Amino acid sequence: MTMRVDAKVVMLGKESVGKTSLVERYVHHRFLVGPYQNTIGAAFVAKPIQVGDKVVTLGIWDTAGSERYEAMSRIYYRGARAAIVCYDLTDTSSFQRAKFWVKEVQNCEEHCKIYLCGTKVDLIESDRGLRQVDYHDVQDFADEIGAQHFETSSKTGNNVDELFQKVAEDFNSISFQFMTEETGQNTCQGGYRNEADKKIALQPHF
Ligand SMILES: Nc1nc2c(ncn2[C@@H]2O[C@H](COP(=O)(O)OP(=O)(O)OP(=O)(O)O)[C@@H](O)[C@H]2O)c(=O)[nH]1
Repeated sequence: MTMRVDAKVVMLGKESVGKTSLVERYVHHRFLVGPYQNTIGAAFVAKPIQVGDKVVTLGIWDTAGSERYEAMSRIYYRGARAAIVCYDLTDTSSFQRAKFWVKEVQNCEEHCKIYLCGTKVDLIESDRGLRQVDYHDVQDFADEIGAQHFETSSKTGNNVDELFQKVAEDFNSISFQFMTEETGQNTCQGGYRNEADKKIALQPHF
């Protein structure tokens, strides 16, 4: 079965920050336990989401965080309308890496909205001493770059639906804005700049 994708969303961030777990929680409502398996290349999943009286289908690309796949991850944010840039609240270096991805996206995709996502908040809730990334520091950075900021747990589901809902709502209101302000047509339709981008983005991978 094929599904029409409205908005391309890309998950970015250092390896093991929990990108795949976020997608698993959001799409399949589950948290996989067991040995950590790193993503190779990227994985794609589409999910329809209700926004008011409309349905927006998000096409989510879950990229590999390993620096080995950095060049490949760049391919996946091409034409993206939203980038969920993840960092692990218990790992300072992952926030540095998140800043790297923010710069990349800002430089290459001017129409891509950025969402900063601090993961594994359940760990902090059970032991505050584990927090290595300060909420207010990230909020200041988010304000500076005009991004939304969430702290989530894929283990408990805390704030995960809210994050993706916000992505879909923002996409919907931006495309509505284009529709009313520009030509009277929805210029964001498909979430891609042109057919070539669409073909690249929808090719099955791995
Ligand atoms: N406690 C807790 N552990 C988490 C959470 N999210 C992910 N993890 C764990 O963190 C590890 C890495 O999670 P992944 O979702 O595979 O991370 P990833 O960012 O997709 O990793 P790459 O594929 O290497 O880029 C796994 O052992 C997960 O179980 C969370 O919200 N809470």
